[in-house]
Amino acid sequence: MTATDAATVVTGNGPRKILSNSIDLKPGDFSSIPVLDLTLAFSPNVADRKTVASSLFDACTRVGFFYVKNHGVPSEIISECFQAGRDFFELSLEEKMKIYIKDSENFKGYTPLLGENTDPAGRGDLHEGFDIGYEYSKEGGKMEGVNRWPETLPGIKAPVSTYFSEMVKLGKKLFQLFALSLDLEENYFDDLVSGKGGIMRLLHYPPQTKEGLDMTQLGIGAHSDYECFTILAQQGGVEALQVLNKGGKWVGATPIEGTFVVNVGDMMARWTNDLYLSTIHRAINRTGVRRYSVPFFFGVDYESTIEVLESCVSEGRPKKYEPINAGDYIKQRLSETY
Ligand SMILES: N=C(N)NCCCC[C@H](N)C(=O)O
Ligand SMILES: O=C(O)CCC(=O)C(=O)O
Ligand SMILES: [Fe+2]
Repeated sequence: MTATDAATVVTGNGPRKILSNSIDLKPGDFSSIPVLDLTLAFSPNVADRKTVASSLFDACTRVGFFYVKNHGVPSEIISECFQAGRDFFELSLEEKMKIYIKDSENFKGYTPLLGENTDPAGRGDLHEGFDIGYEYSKEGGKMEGVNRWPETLPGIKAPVSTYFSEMVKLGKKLFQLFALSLDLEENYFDDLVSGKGGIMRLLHYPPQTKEGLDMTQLGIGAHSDYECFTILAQQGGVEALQVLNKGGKWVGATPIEGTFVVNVGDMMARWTNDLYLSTIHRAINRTGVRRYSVPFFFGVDYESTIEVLESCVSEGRPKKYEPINAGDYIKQRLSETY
């Protein structure tokens, strides 16, 4: 792929130079994950916001992963959500299985150890999870569904919901940066992202040093995410997440205090005609201590249509994908997972 391939894009107004045309595209060519400082993303000055968008363009076209710092989410809200996760996973298996994810039409609730499968050998993933989405009042179409909270631990609802709202706020901000980075109006995605599209999970990866555990087993097998992008909070000091570069090397996404890891998902890759990379990653916890993480998979509202953005189509990059409905796409992907 050449720089000109992305540098000049065809828009509704004819060919136009994309924002970051000075940056050569080097998909997958990374040995570390960039850190974006979001301070200027909150500046009243659009030129400042475009500076951040330009770094985001580089990160998305070259790596598909980046950290964000100075993101504005209060640290207590994050630590209270992690505490909720620790409390939840301490419940008995019997209690957790009362809200088994497979008993839900819309993929909400508990996934036991080995209950999710990214392993081609079919062994299942060595993590347990608790999935929630937007708090609907009734079971509905597409992905809409009520959240299923553990009856014996009502105290986790407030901190988890607060964290969810913070993620929606940050996610909307990131969508605006994505828009700027693609040379679109800053509010291009706003009407499609009410905050109803997205899933958050509490995850627990037991350490894999215990006797009897197969050391070839992964905490989560190599995969890409499904939604537009993921905002991941990792427990400090516990290495586990790894990201695959084009040389086939796994690059560690070491936790950095005060940051989230953000990665592009398959829906955004599709929307951008694969200009933005939905990069393969996995997690394995060999640290000897329990690891907790909280991914938030953010996307557009499920009734939206995802059609390749014109600004991502050029002579060197013909349109690869047909339009799809966001909810159908996610539901299909999730059905393949469980
Ligand atoms: N075990 C499997 N297959 N995991 C696949 C990755 C999880 C993706 C995530 N639930 C998402 O919605 O993006
Ligand atoms: O726990 C992590 O670090 C990554 C989780 C993840 O990749 C996922 O849930 O899709
Ligand atoms: Fe993932």
